[in-house]
Formats: sequence, C-alpha cells, structure tokens
Amino acid sequence: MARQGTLQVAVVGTGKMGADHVRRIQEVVSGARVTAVVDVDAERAKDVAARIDGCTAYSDPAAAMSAADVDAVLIASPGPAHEAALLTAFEHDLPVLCEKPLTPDAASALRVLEAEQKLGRRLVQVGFMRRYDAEYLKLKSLLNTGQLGRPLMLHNRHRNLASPPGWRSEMLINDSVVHEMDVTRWLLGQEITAVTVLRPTPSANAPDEMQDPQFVVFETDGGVIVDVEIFVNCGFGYQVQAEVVCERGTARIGDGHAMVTNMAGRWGGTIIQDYIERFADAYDREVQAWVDATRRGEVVGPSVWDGYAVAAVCEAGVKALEQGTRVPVELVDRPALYEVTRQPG
Ligand SMILES: NC(=O)C1=CN([C@@H]2O[C@H](COP(=O)(O)OP(=O)(O)OC[C@H]3O[C@@H](n4cnc5c(N)ncnc54)[C@H](O)[C@@H]3O)[C@@H](O)[C@H]2O)C=CC1
Ligand SMILES: O=C1[C@@H](O)[C@H](O)[C@@H](O)[C@H](O)[C@H]1O
Repeated sequence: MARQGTLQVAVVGTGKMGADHVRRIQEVVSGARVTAVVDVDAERAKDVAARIDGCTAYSDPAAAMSAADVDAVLIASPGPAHEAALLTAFEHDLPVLCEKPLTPDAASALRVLEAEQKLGRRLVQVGFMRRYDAEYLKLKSLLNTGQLGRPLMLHNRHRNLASPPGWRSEMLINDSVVHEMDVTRWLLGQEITAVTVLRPTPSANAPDEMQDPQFVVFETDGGVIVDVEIFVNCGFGYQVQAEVVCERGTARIGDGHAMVTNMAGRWGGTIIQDYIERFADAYDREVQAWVDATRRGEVVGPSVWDGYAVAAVCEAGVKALEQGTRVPVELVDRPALYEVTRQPG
C-alpha cells in the first residue's frame, strides 16, 4: 500500500461498469486511487489511463497485477474473463472486488471456490451491489426485526429499457435475474432449491428469437416461493421492485416515488432509465466498503460461496428455460471458510 495507506487499485475491464468504477474510485470513494487500468482493447485502456495522474494502461491483467504499485484489483471485464483474472489475483495474493457474475457457470465458480479455499482465507468480495442499496437494506432490517413474522412469498419485478445488442434469452437469467437470486438468498437467509421458468408470448419489442419477458419462480429450503418478472425490453425505463409477503404483513420497495407531481389534472413522476443511476449510491457504498475493509486487512460482503451458489441457480434457471420444466439446484456442501458472511453496515 502507498504512503498514507492509500489503496492502489488496478481496474480490469474499462467498459461501461469499469469506467464508472474508475470515476468512482478517483472522485467519490476515499482511501483509494487507480494506478492501473487493463483492457484487451488497448486504446480504451490508454484513453482511461491518460485522464489519471500516475495510472498505467495494460492489455494483460497478469502484467498489471505484477506491478509494484498495485495492492488490489477490481474486475469489471465480461463474466467469461473473471475466472482467469481471479486466479491470477490469487497468485499475487491481491484482494479483489469482482463484478457479478463471479463466473458464468457453476463448474468454473466451483474452481474459484476451491482455489480460494486452498489459500485458506477469503480474498474476494463479489459485486452484488443491491446488498448496499438503502431500500434493500431497510427491507432486510425490517425482516430481521421479526415484526412482520415469517416470510411466505417474495415478488420481484426487474425491467430494463432495452437489451444491449447481442443479448440472448439465457442472458435474462445469467445477467439480470442473477441479482434476484442473490437478493433472495441474502434477504431470506435461505438457499434456492429449484427453478421454473414460464414463457409468456414474447413482446413484439424483443429482438428476434429472444424470450422476453420471462416469469421465473424459485423455491427455497425455507419453503418460500419467489417470483421474478424479468422484462428487458419494456421500453419505458429501468425498474427494480420487491415485495415480501409475511405472516403478519407485507413490505415493498422500488416504487421510485422520490417525487410525485400534481399538475393540470394529472399526477405522476419520472422513471429512471438505467441501473447506473438507480444504483449509484449502492455502487458507491459497495466500493467504499471494499476499500475500507481491504485497508483494514479484512474481506467483507458477498463471498465466493454466494457467487458459486448463484451460479448454480443460474445453471438450473437456464435449463428450466430451455426444457420448460422445474429444475432442482445442486450445491456442494458449504465449506467452513464461508460459514460466517459479514454483511455491510
Ligand atoms: N452490478 C451491476 O449492476 C452491473 C454489473 N455488470 C457486470 O460488469 C462487468 C462488465 O460489464 P460491462 O461494463 O457492462 O461490459 P462492457 O462490455 O461495457 O465492458 C467490458 C470491458 O472489458 C474488456 N475486456 C474483455 N475481455 C477482457 C479481458 N480478458 N481482460 C480485460 N478486459 C477485457 C472489453 O474490451 C470492455 O472494454 C460484467 O461482469 C457485467 O456482468 C454490468 C452491468 C451492471
Ligand atoms: O447487472 C446488471 C446488468 O448487467 C443487467 O443487464 C441489468 O438487468 C441489471 O439490472 C444490472 O444491474
């Protein structure tokens, strides 16, 4: 770590999320600075590095992780590149904040789990940022008080304005519903045991052959039924909503009613268009928590176990989508290293 204990971070992947995290570390978060950026698109990395004093551009993650001025790594490359970057970070004993998904499938997530276990201590925080969102934290605190009684059902809606180019049906599960998988496990403290995916007639606004929307149902080991409407070409904005139905009441978040206007015989508000705006505070808190913990020599927040468990649910979800059947989730036993997961706050 640099003098005054400033954490020197290499950001791997400088696309939409990576560039936003670089800005966040430089301008929002305290206690860290970006000393290296890595992208297979060398020009993109150079452009980002040129705007930051003392930042070097690389096209090879291993070269950045060997640099003397790198103490920690933030991985924001696409999911299929995460395993290699994580294993390289382990070789260099570097703490990591890894964007979701940990890896794109259960077998590769298990390899990362086994590699971290061999180290005998945690190095990775996984970027499930909803755990740092003020509304989700409020919901979790309320559930923890027990005032509402036992949760029975959890309803979720997850809508995007439009899917990025090249998206396919399984990406609704792997890239979007992945967040509801994490939130379900975290809010309820239960594992997901089976997934079913129902397929409404696709919207005329979905690209050819994309199954959009999808209606995904999870069963948990605590007997809770969870549903997720995922609709990535809704055309009107970005919405993430959740309602927990418990024995003695319900609680709901995500209505986005920060301001309601009344004017000329109408009432209403605006709808946020993008996750970068909706979850801006959550990303800030997530990265600050990672920097603070890393400077204390600790690892907190969503773990490799959480990333692996979610990868296994994704795999079952994609099978359920393709086969049109209910698919059980298969998990290895939870290793002792992951028995206590510290939550933010
Ligand atoms: N937490 C959240 O809400 C969100 C998380 N994500 C996650 O963030 C990650 C990045 O997503 P986006 O920024 O949307 O993608 P993007 O496509 O905008 O950027 C990815 C960047 O990584 C670079 N890259 C590709 N392979 C690489 C490698 N092996 N090493 C280094 N760089 C490489 C690409 O050239 C590109 O610049 C993904 O894991 C994605 O799932 C994305 C959107 C929201
Ligand atoms: O991770 C994300 C995107 O990749 C995904 O495409 C969106 O649906 C999610 O809401 C966002 O948080």
